[in-house]
Amino acid sequence: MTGRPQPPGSWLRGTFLARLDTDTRGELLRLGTSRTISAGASFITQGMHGSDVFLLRAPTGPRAAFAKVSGVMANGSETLLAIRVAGDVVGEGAMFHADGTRSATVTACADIAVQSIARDTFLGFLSTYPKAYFALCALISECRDFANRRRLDFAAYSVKARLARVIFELLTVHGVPHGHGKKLGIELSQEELGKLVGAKPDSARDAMRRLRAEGLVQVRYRGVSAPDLDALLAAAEMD
Ligand SMILES: Nc1ncnc2c1ncn2[C@@H]1O[C@@H]2COP(=O)(O)O[C@H]2[C@H]1O
Repeated sequence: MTGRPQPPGSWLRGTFLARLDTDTRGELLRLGTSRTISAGASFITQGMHGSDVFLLRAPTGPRAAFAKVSGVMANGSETLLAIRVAGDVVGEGAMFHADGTRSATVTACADIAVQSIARDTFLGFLSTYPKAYFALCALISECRDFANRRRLDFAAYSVKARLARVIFELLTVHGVPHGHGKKLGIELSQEELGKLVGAKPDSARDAMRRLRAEGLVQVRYRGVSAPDLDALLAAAEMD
């Protein structure tokens, strides 16, 4: 659960665009076409075929640009797999899959500009800029590590500790300074946080109530903050 290096320029740290040097990033940003996706709209659908890769660009409204990656099971149950923010790339999965099937659904959580790049164009870019290819590999590997941690947490910890652990990790990666602690720069409901750790809505609400009662997290209209990250980490490691 360590922090990521500070980004060059204005791209959020740890994102694909932040990992590229200025020239390479400039080349990438020239590719494809840009469009706005409205909050709540899905632009990648699980199970569908697709070949474009999408770069999440700037917000087109006041809210931070981010998107949810979710998976839906045949029985209708939905799990939140990951959060992607401006500067990240999504849709690279189908580019590598032999049959081009989308592995998950990606939904905009705020009005965001998205740049879609055709598969062959993106592959051409990666072969011209090997450092970008390695940056993409590192990102995919980190996504796998995040997913593995959720799976390990599920086997080892209570809902309360799982929530403390994922909130700590999200604050470490996406948090902005807030008093002596940090605030999540993206808006996630308690139910969505619960879905990230495989908790049912009632259990997630109950566990969040306990974290709030212990003063470990504060929740204000989908904004989650932690006044003391060390205390949250201690709660995240005990169960
Ligand atoms: N566990 C995950 N973590 C982060 N991103 C994911 C995860 N699973 C799927 N995705 C993204 O969601 C996209 C769904 O379509 P693709 O399979 O083309 O590419 C996938 C990735 O970009």
